[in-house]
Amino acid sequence: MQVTRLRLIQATAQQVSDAIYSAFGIDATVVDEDLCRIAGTGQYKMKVGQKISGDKTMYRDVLDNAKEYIIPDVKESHECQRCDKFSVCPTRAQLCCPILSGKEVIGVLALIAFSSEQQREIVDKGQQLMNFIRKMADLMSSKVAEQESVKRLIVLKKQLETVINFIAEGVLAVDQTGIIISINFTAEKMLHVRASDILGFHINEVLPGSPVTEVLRNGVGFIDREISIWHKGRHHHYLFSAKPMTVDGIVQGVVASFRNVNLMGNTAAVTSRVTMEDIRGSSKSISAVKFEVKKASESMATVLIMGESGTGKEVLARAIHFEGERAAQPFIAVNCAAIPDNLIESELFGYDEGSFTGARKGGKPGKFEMANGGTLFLDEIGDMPLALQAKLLRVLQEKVIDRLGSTRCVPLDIRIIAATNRDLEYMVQQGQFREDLYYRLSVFPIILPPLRDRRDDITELVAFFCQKHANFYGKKVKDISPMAKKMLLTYNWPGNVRELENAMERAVIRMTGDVVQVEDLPTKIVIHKHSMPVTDEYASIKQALKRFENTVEGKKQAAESLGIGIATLYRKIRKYNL
Ligand SMILES: Nc1ncnc2c1ncn2[C@@H]1O[C@H](COP(=O)(O)OP(=O)(O)OP(=O)(O)O)[C@@H](O)[C@H]1O
Repeated sequence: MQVTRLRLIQATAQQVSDAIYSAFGIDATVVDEDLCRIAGTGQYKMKVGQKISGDKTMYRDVLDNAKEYIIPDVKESHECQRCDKFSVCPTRAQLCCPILSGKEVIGVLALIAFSSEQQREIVDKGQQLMNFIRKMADLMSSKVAEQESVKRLIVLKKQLETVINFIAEGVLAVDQTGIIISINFTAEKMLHVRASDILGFHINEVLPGSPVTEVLRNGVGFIDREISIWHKGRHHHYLFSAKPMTVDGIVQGVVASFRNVNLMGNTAAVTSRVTMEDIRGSSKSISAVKFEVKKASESMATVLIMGESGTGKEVLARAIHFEGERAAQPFIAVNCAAIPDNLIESELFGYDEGSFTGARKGGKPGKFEMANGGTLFLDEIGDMPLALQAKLLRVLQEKVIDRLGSTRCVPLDIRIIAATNRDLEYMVQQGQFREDLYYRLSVFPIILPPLRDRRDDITELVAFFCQKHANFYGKKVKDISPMAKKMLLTYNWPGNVRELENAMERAVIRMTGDVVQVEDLPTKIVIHKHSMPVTDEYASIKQALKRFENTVEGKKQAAESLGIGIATLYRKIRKYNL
């Protein structure tokens, strides 16, 4: 049976009836749209929950026609004479008022006189009483509306919970003060916490060092930032994304999602597919690189990609894998710089059960085994400890591995792609990198030039990242102002493509119209040495000085935010007399 809307507020209806009886000494009753009595005083109290029979009752009339009735004498009333129960009706007088929800009648509130005193009250104060019970009927209908919106919110909350619990990534949300208001199952598992233990706590108490408070402060979100968080006595590496929740332009909270980077290499490494089309740019040098990538993908040779940080080495490695014959096999990425030396061996080669204290039951396969049949991408190979370089060389030569604590050898059929932003040749000369390993790895070397040496790619990359982030943030980017374009084209991009992508993401978030303006760009791009217009420089420095404290430390922070040295900042302060 469907619950009628009035039944949602049965307790309130009873309170209203009792209040009417106490105030006027007249019995009251409330009937819902199914003609079921949901509240009543006096003899009606016993009949709550019972249905009123008969098709021609006054209640039916009120429900159908939304009419109010004041009946001072039932026996003389035409309306009452039409009623099925007229001959047995014990009532002397009565007042009926529809309970409305908009234009719809959802019930009836009635005052009933059984005694001659009660009848006299109705005769004397009929209109006055009607005004009063109309207000009581309004009160009940607003209570119904309130209950219904609470119910809608509960359903919405349930739907949202189902969605976030369905997601394989950890998700948590905080309010505008940083208090955790929601967390999904995956996040509970990843953080080894129960929702009930952390809901209501500040994010910094649960995940000190998480970038969530930073997003609350500046209202700028980000995607896939690799971060390390101290939690439950150890560092956890996550690929973290965060987005501010804004209402009328004011940050009301932040929702964050994160996945394990898995000590080395991230889980995205296993899934995210990249092809030649994803390598953007058409400058001469990137075209030559793409040609090399294509050739490398057609062979099984070990590839060594060299380039500064953020130039796109991992993008190339994935393209080589996914364009090649092994595209359907795993691509496993390992960041050799991100794992402590004492863990790197077990992460790479795996271990057998009981091989050391704390070893997992059943052992654990290493990245080599996980990549078997596919590609192992050894990022930041220059950071691999010397002792391990020897073991890696042996694996590459013998094409077998043995887990720690095991005598069993696993044959390997694996393609290796290594990458580095360090000068390996120089490291070899310094005795920091094994010469034999260097030669073994650099069978097919690819050099990825920094962005400042392929400026022809900037325009295309800017347009690409603008579009990508505009889609993500649901914004529209029509153009980039000529001045902003000039800044982007003349900046030196020490952080390469990654820095450019971050700058464009930030610009998309900050922009208010549909054209990216200079003020949407990071300060250090706007005031870089060569192209900085003097007026902008003055304004930016003034703004940065205002933002930080007037102390030596504050000046240091200001210089850092401007991307200039502290000495330069002091020079500029003198120059502009600030
Ligand atoms: N040619 C490109 N086209 C499109 N996106 C690119 C290109 N090059 C780099 N990117 C993007 O720039 C960011 C950095 O790229 P990537 O991680 O491959 O650089 P990297 O050289 O491996 O950096 P690191 O040395 O720090 O590991 C990524 O978001 C990547 O998608």
